[in-house]
Amino acid sequence: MFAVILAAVAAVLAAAAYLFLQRRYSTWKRKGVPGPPASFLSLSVPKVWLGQESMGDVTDRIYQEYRDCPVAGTYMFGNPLLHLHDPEIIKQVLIKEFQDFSGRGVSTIGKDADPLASHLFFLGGTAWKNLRVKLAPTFTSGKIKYMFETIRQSSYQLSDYLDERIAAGGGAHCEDARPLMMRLFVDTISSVAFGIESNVVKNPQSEFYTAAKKAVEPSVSNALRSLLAMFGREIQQVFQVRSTNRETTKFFTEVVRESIEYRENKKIDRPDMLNLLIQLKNRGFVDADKADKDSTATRQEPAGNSIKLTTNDIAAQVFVFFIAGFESSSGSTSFTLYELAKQPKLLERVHQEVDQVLADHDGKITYEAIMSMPYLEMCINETLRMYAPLPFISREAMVTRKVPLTELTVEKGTRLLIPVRALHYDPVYWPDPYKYDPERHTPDKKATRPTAAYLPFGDGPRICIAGRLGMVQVKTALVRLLSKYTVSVGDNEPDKVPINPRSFATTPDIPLNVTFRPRRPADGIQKRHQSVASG
Ligand code: HEM
Repeated sequence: MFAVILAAVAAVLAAAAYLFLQRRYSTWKRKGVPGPPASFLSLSVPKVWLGQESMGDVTDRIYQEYRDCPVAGTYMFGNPLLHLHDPEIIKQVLIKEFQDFSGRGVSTIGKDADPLASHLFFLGGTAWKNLRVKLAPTFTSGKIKYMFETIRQSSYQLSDYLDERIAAGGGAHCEDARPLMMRLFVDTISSVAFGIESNVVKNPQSEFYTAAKKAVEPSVSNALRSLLAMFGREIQQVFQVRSTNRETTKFFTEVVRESIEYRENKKIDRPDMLNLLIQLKNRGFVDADKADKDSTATRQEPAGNSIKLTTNDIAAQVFVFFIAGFESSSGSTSFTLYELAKQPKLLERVHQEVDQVLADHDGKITYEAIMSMPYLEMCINETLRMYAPLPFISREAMVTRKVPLTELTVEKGTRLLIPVRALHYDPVYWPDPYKYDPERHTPDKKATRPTAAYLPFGDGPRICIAGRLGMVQVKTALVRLLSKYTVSVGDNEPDKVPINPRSFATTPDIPLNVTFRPRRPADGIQKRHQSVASG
């Protein structure tokens, strides 16, 4: 009898679960939103779960299949996702109607269990808004100018390293540009964030590099963590899945705690990010930069936002600056070098511009000099089109409301996906999209495209908080390298770089082998102190 009751209860529960999921998986059909047929028996997109296809690949595929539909619907872990395809709708969601779509759509298992997850990129609602206002003054152009010397020094360490390798290699050195640039930017960001000289370019064994690599390595477990945080809230909560692995959490929380204690005990006041974050811990706001003309810099602390950061909050922000800072900048620099190495005519034009501008600035790499190189900037912009670090960005509906410019109502909590990479390859906006062509980024050409056809930094109030810093880092590294070296690739490089499907960000699935040769004989033997002295 007991067994019969048990079987009956199990059957009722199974039927209820079936009906619940069936209803969930028919959300878009009921609302008349086009999209691939879905059923929970198909487990949504199992290739993504298994690391065989990235979420960026999915957004690309849906865009290609439903290009002419302003929106399309899919599911992930049973949650409905709305893909926005129409640039005007995207613009409204990101900018004009932002207040109703301000969430990132990421869930976490709480500050205590996952201390590194309460960072700006993940937060939503009021917590995000308050933190964004607090952190914005950290990235004004005044603060970046302050950090510039550190950024420049790291680029000299890189050229010192290459000089040594070139001398040892008899006049040329070939290396995978991606890990090389990852090492450079771990150096830069550990210096800019903590004032710690890790010199990872020379010493790849550094614990900073190991921790940073571990956090972003394209692995099934990292891909699953991100997927669950973005689209699988229920499973994440049940299994208490953290956004980062245990070692990474331990490393960043300890380094930050020790650095803060050291600085406070010794009363050290350094011009770096940690110093600004310590101000947020002790006072709740950062001093505005009086010399800075940015609107964010002169913004006063709003009433009711004097909440102070905790040490763990600081660790979470340092972690996201670290990861976002080195991942996106290293990708942008290595892909630019690789593409220029493949196209000697474009490389020649960059060489000419760099030589001319440096000559106009007494041979010195200054902030003003790197800001006066429009062609180099066009090249980086083209790299960011073809290899946008984030292939899609997300938003969450904060209220139940209509999607702008449509009659479609989405419930509070619905995730919206903006297919950045797919838009960057749409031939309607970008003819011959697989061709690396910096000329697409002249002001005239730009004026002919919808703004949402190009979103490497996102857009609206949630745009990348440190895009300017990222560009300065990338330009400084490229100017240092291309003022000294010429770059080339072998004959068998593929036309199209395959992208790693286990990585959330855009990571090449092949080595980006670039050969560096001195442009002038003296460049191969120049010593660091000489180069620093000459700027
Ligand atoms: C070439 C360099 C970079 C690119 C292409 C890039 C791209 C992006 C994109 C696409 C977003 C999402 C924006 C959106 O949702 O609308 C973002 C957000 C963010 N980025 Fe960057 N990024 C770069 C450099 C950096 C650097 C150097 C840092 C820190 C040191 C950084 C920190 C952040 C943070 C904290 C956010 C979250 C902002 C928020 O949600 O309010 N990024 N970035």
